[in-house]
Amino acid sequence: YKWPDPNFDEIEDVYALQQGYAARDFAINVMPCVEGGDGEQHAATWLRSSFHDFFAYNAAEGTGGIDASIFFEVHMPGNDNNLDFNDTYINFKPFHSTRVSASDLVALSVVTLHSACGGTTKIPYRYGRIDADQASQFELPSTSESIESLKDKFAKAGFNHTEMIALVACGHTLGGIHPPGEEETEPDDGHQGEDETEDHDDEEEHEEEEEHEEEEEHGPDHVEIPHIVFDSTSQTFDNQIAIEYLDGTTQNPLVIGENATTNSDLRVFSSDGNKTITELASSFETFESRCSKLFSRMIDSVPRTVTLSEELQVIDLKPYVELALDSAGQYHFTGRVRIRTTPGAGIIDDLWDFEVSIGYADRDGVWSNFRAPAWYAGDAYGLYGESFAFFEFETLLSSKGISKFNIETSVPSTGEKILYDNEGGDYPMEDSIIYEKRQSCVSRTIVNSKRDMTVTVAVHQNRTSEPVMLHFVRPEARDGTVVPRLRTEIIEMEKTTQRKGNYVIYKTPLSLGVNLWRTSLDIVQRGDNPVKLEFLRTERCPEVDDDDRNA
Ligand code: HEM
Repeated sequence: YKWPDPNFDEIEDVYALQQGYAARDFAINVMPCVEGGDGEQHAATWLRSSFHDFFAYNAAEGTGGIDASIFFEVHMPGNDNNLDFNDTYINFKPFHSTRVSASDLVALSVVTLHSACGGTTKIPYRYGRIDADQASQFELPSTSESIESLKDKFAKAGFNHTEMIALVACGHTLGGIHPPGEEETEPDDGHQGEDETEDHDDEEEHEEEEEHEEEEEHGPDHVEIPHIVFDSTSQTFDNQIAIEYLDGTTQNPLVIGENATTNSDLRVFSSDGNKTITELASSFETFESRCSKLFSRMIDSVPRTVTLSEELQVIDLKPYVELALDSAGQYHFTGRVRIRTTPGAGIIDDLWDFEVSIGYADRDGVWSNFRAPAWYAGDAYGLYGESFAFFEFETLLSSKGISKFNIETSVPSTGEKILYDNEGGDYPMEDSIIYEKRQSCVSRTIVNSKRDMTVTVAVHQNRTSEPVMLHFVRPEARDGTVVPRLRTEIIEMEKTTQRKGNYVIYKTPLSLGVNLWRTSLDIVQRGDNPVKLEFLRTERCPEVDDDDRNA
């Protein structure tokens, strides 16, 4: 692994840093696996969304499969205007970008919820899926279908009779049915994801905002009625679904329903004389390992035109750095080093006997004698017991800037030191164009249904002859789906008369949709020494606290 790796770093972060300090928090809606305050068990919804996305797979033709087309299909028969699937995308939205497709998030959701709900056999995660831009043509399984017809449909998707029985049991270990009577409100015109009417100071926290978005898409009258669950441990990934089916205690509404026509789980489980379901009931381990394999095949069912990556392996040591200029034009070099601490696989034995420091070289490549010490700041957690420690540093640089850095770890008690130099080339650092993150934040205030941001960069005075271009990824609401289209706008940045030390400030004002502000941008300058600051993520401005406001 050589840092930075544009095609890998973002997905690796989303995958690895599921919870904890400086985490990306993809797992936030499924850890714990239980029903949330909104009455929805997101883990179950995510799994069902993924299954329905997958089910358009045509194994023989190599079409369909996991491509996020589900988010165009919420109104099709079998999905029945199930707006929970929209909620699934709303959970994913903060992670969807030009670097991480919605369909890679659908696949990741299965791995994440599996781990969150107690699954222990690691499902390998591969990425590289490409999103569909329309609904697929296919039929979902229905509870009133004959077993032959169900077998045909699963066979088309590449799963034989035994695999079908197991996959249904693996799926229905979570969640249940929403009884009739629950009203799913129809969204107005499918033009979702953006609120045009609000005009107020929006100061919600991350999660509250998600809820707020959900409300917009459901309408305020949406009421969730509790599940009728498939087994007595509907919030745990286990084989209770099979055990209870066999011992006669099952309350599974698709087994004991009054209308035999719609008892599809009974029809499926009994269709081989209970052979498969008996195997699954025999031990948690059998259930576990078979479900992991089947889920793995399900999420890796992708169109023939897609090439998936190798299994994602988390990185042992990864830097996250920033360069900022203060008003006097002095460089502040700050950041974090993430170090893997997973028991048995990490590179730290004892956090309290471990030190990290950063060395750096100036613009001319001359190394400083000083190494900036980094201090332990907190832990983050991944899936299946993965863990990381973050070390943070902050230092001022000389007026000669920076071109590269390295990272040294040491164990004081033994004197052992390891120098990480990015596979020999050191970690590159750009100082000729600096992204002014704080000045570029997205306003919390909504004016005329928009949020403003002013992309601001500082360009070294020796570099101002070539134009500085902003490649801004604008998420656009579109009809028929909650998933915005990500369209890149290329804009020449305006050179201002403002300066900071040896730097000239460039700006581009932008106006963003209320709920369409989470995105990314690149800053590009061509010429003899091209510069590209890639995948800078937009951030909301810090909240003004009451003391400041009252002052
Ligand atoms: C014969 C094939 C299948 C049929 C007929 C079927 C049917 C259903 C039905 C009617 C519901 C209740 C939906 C609701 O009321 O909200 C449901 C829920 C669910 N299904 Fe299936 N299903 C099948 C296969 C699968 C498979 C293969 C998976 C996953 C691998 C799966 C995962 C789920 C999950 C997790 C839920 C619970 C959703 C929640 O609690 O919100 N299903 N299924």
